[in-house]
Amino acid sequence: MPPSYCVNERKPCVRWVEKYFKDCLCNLKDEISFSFGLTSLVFWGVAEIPQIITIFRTKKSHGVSLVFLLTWVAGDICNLTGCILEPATLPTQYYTALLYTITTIVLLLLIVYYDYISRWYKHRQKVNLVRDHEEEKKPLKPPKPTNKSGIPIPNGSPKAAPRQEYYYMSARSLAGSGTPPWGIYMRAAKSGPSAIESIDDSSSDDEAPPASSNNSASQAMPIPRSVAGSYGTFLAAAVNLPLKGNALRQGYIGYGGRKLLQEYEKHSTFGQWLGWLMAAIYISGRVPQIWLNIKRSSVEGLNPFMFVFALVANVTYVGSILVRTTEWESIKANMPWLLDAVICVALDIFIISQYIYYRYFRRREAKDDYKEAGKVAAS
Ligand SMILES: NC(=[NH2+])NCCC[C@H](N)C(=O)O
Repeated sequence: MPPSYCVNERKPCVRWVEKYFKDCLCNLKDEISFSFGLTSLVFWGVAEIPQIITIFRTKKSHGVSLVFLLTWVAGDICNLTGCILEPATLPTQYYTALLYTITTIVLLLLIVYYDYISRWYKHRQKVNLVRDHEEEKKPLKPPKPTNKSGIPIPNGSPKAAPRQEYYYMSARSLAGSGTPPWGIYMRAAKSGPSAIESIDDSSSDDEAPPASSNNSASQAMPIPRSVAGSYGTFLAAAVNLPLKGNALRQGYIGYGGRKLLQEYEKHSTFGQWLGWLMAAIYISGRVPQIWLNIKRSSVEGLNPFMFVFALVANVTYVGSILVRTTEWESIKANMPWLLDAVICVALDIFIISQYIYYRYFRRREAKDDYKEAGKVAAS
């Protein structure tokens, strides 16, 4: 049975923290560090919720870069494994990593749903609708080769427009009316992608790629493999890591309290490598988001609170590490985590500034230009 006290102090300190976080708070510094860690955990827990709500409301995910989120997941996997292997990391760092891996997976699932599954489903519905219309247009009886049984079209030349005539006959015979329905006539005159669009006006979906031809009716829109592949990876990781984490942690520490390790702490080279890899992935992951904002000259669909919360979470994360210990050995071992968080804070300040610029200043500039143009036109 493991002892239920902090090893350095040889007494139980804050019991619930020991019990649930496997951490040892025996002085004010520990407590402040833990509070920072907990704040970071809470902010990371809610950071992605604003973006989830935005996507849910607009049913579009065009504002957030998919590559950025995929780098988050890749970084999260390195981070989780690194935290498990590197004894100098705090328990709150591990729990935070676990939490944001889960929230990012939820966010990505939502994007995959709206960008791929829902689009593919809408596309299939459109294709089916076109096929139904094609079927409706087909005559019940095939026309006779001679023109005798058909209803003559005024000034119509059957040779010049054989398809039209074919259509006139079948529609009249089916509807028993002298005039073909206008809308259907218009649709029949079109073909290919534009025809598909004109049928389904209700979904003003400009994202759905048009059908290339009528016989694509049974073809599903492909879901990119890269997305599907990374999905499997992170789901597997999410399921397996906590269990493996505990096992590894037990193996490393011998009992729940990680502080024990701080006495005869050995650093894990592999854990360090994973930490550096994680930092590189997280930092470079912001670039696609910054680039997307520049490319679109807009931040529409992007929720700035995701970055505001991430900023607070990263600042408190750094605080939790630095308040706990000022020993160089420990800081050095935590360097990838510290550096990553600091650089991400800087990049998030940049993204938030982009948001303010595109949202407020660019808009005002556009309005002024519009007014100016109006004045010129009036004079
Ligand atoms: N899936 C996540 N939210 N991961 C957290 C990434 C933490 C990293 N410091 C960053 O700000 O990018």
